[in-house]
Amino acid sequence: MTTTPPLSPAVVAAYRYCETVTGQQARNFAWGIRLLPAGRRRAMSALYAFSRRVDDIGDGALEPAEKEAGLARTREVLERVRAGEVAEDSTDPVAVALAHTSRAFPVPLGALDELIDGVLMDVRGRQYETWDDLRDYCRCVAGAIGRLSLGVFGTVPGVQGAERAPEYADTLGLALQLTNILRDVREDAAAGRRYLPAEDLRKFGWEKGFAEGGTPPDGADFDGLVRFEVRRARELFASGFRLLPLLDRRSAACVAAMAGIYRRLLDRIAEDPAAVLRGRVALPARQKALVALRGLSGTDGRRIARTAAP
Ligand SMILES: CC(C)=CCC/C(C)=C/CC/C(C)=C/COP(=O)(O)OP(=O)(O)O
Repeated sequence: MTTTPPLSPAVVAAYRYCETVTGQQARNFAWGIRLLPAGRRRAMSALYAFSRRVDDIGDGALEPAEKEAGLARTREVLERVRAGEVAEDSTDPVAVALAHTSRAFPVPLGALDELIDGVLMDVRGRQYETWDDLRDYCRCVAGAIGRLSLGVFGTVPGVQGAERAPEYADTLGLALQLTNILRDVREDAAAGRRYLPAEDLRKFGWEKGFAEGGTPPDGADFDGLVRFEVRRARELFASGFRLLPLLDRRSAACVAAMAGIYRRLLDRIAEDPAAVLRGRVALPARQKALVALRGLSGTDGRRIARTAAP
């Protein structure tokens, strides 16, 4: 049996900082992350805090050139982590925690480069013509997070089908991101961002008007458009949930809670598509807690795994 060396006070403090960021900002994902044993929970919080930093640069109020410079700086931090050049007494707790995580778990750090690439697409105002185009973006900003998380979770030793785990983790990330895009359609439109594929908008009579306030033009079938994307997201969930039987109980609970909360969000959007134009659709804390509890008891995980696509 191998023993893990105790963490130095500097690393403990760095992880504590990342756990605080996660507790305060991961309104949905924190429910799942809390279900993990301490080592994996700390590692997930380091990945979350780094990803939050990248995302905040993209979403912030800076000019595009300043955002690009900020992203270049996060890329340098990543390079230093990769090169083993981050000292434990560095003043950047996120770098210290990420460096420790990358030594303790086989996380594919290149996925964080993909995340930066995806946020750069946002900064450069990229729009998407087809689902294939949008999927490339979603792979960078969310599929990559799924593959990184898998590095922390690992798979059950000897489990059949483990080689497909990265593909399923990636697909689950796509499902979450498409749900996120539907939920935030109004907020993104107000910020001049349009993610939904232009060919889908045209199909539902929405050729113009997204950037101007985000309300659908007369004659557009908004409900039809949302339901079309909901169907796509449900297929992605069904496919991505094939990851669950490959994980141990605590990691499966974490994924079932994270994805379960988002899947319920998607159900809400499907019931009332216009709700996303009125405000941000969210689940009450009580319901998130219930999903997390079900994840831990395995009931949701087993049920979801049974309904996962063959
Ligand atoms: C295997 C596995 C764990 C797969 C899932 C991968 C994953 C967590 C992807 C994140 C994608 C996503 C919707 C981020 C939004 O974060 P946000 O902070 O904007 O979310 P919020 O607004 O809902 O709080």
